[in-house]
Parts: sequence; structure tokens; C-alpha cells
Amino acid sequence: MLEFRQVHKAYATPQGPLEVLEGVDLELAAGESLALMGESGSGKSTLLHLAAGLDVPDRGDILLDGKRLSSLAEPARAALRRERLGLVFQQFHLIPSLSVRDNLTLQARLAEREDPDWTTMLLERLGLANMAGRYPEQLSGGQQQRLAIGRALALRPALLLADEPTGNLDEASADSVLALLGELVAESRCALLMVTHSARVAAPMDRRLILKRGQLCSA
Ligand SMILES: Nc1ncnc2c1ncn2[C@@H]1O[C@H](COP(=O)(O)OP(=O)(O)OP(=O)(O)O)[C@@H](O)[C@H]1O
Repeated sequence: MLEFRQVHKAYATPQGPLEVLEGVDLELAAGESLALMGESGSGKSTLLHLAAGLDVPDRGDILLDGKRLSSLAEPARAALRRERLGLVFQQFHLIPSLSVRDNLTLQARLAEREDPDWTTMLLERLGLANMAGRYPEQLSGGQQQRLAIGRALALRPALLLADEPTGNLDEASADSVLALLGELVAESRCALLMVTHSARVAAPMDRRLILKRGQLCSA
């Protein structure tokens, strides 16, 4: 469902171009889970942003459901993103003026695809059912993280892209939230591409790859 073919990406810096991805090949099947690992600065977030169509490669192709993301204009990429992807990034980007429930369901309502049973199940599983009327600032960091995960799953995406959103959580709570994410993804049968530094989080996933010197290799 997601394919990278010889993807190259460099950033312009005062010292000249910084080559981050140098011929990345990747295939992710529907429903498959993949842990993306690698040292800080190795290009994991860059790869995830490209997969989300938030940025485009310098060379190479990225295909989502057989559509060439890299040659679509931004409005078409945004439409595909809304339709098919769930995103969980390091910043939660919750809307302060909306309640927990409304943050979770906003996109689904805009797309007229709200599923009240799924929403209720997500709120319960994420431990947010008794605070659905609260606002983001009234939640702890871990609760905000769980809400960001719920929001990404509310539209039942075909692919969830997650940049390990551990925030300032201690290791034990981060691991338990990420384990819950893994369960919800499996139940909704969506594919998962997750950046993680934790071997424990990566262990149950179908595959583990490491980004090293601009290329992907097996962990
Ligand atoms: N917009 C940008 N302009 C210039 N350099 C950038 C830009 N974005 C990222 N970089 C550089 O590209 C490299 C890869 O960054 P990226 O954020 O993809 O790494 P990462 O593996 O996700 O790192 P971390 O694990 O620390 O989050 C880093 O050296 C970073 O400094």
C-alpha cells in the first residue's frame, strides 16, 4: 500500500546540501506493521514526512495505494492524507478550544464519516471516556498523547504514521501507551509505520528496519 522507490532527499544548509535519504526502497503491505529505527538525525522524521506527503522527494517515487504521491500537487496530497492516513507526531497539535470528544471526532465529522460506536470504543480504550467533555489543557501529558492517537484512528485510516510520541512520559507509561496503540492498530487492521527508539516497542511489530547513512537495512 506504501512504496518508496529509490527515494532521495537532501536539505540545503549553509555548508551545502545535506543528503539525508540516499536511495531508500521500502514496501509496506496493507495491515503490516513496521518499526523504523536509527540514530538521532538519521532521517526517520524526514522519511515519515515524505510518506505523509507533507514534503516531496528530490528524486525517486513514493506510491500510496498505487498513486504517485510525489507527483501530486499539495491539495491532492492533502485529500489523500485526509482520506487514507492517520498521523501521530511528536507535537500533539490538539485544538485548545475543542473538548476531548470534539478533538477526536473533528476530522471524521468534517468528512461526514463519524462512527459513534467506534468513537465511544476509542474513548474507553484510551482511558478518556470520563473526561470526554474536558479541554486539552485539563489533561495530563499522557492523556493528551492518547487523545492524539485516538484522533489519528478516528477516521479508520488505512495507514497510521507515528513518530514515537513519547513526549515527556517516563519509559513505563510511554511503553504502555505505545502497546495500546499497537493493539488498536491491529484491531482496525490498518498498516503502521512507527519511528521508535525502543527495542521493546519494536519487538512485536511485523518488521524492523534501521535507517543508516541514508539507506534502510534490516535490524
Ligand atoms: N528543514 C531542514 N533543513 C535542514 N536540515 C534539516 C531539516 N530538517 C531536518 N534536517 C536535518 O536532516 C537530518 C535528518 O533529520 P530528521 O529529523 O529526519 O532525523 P531523525 O532521525 O528523525 O532524528 P531524531 O531521532 O533526532 O528525531 C538531521 O541532520 C537534521 O538536522
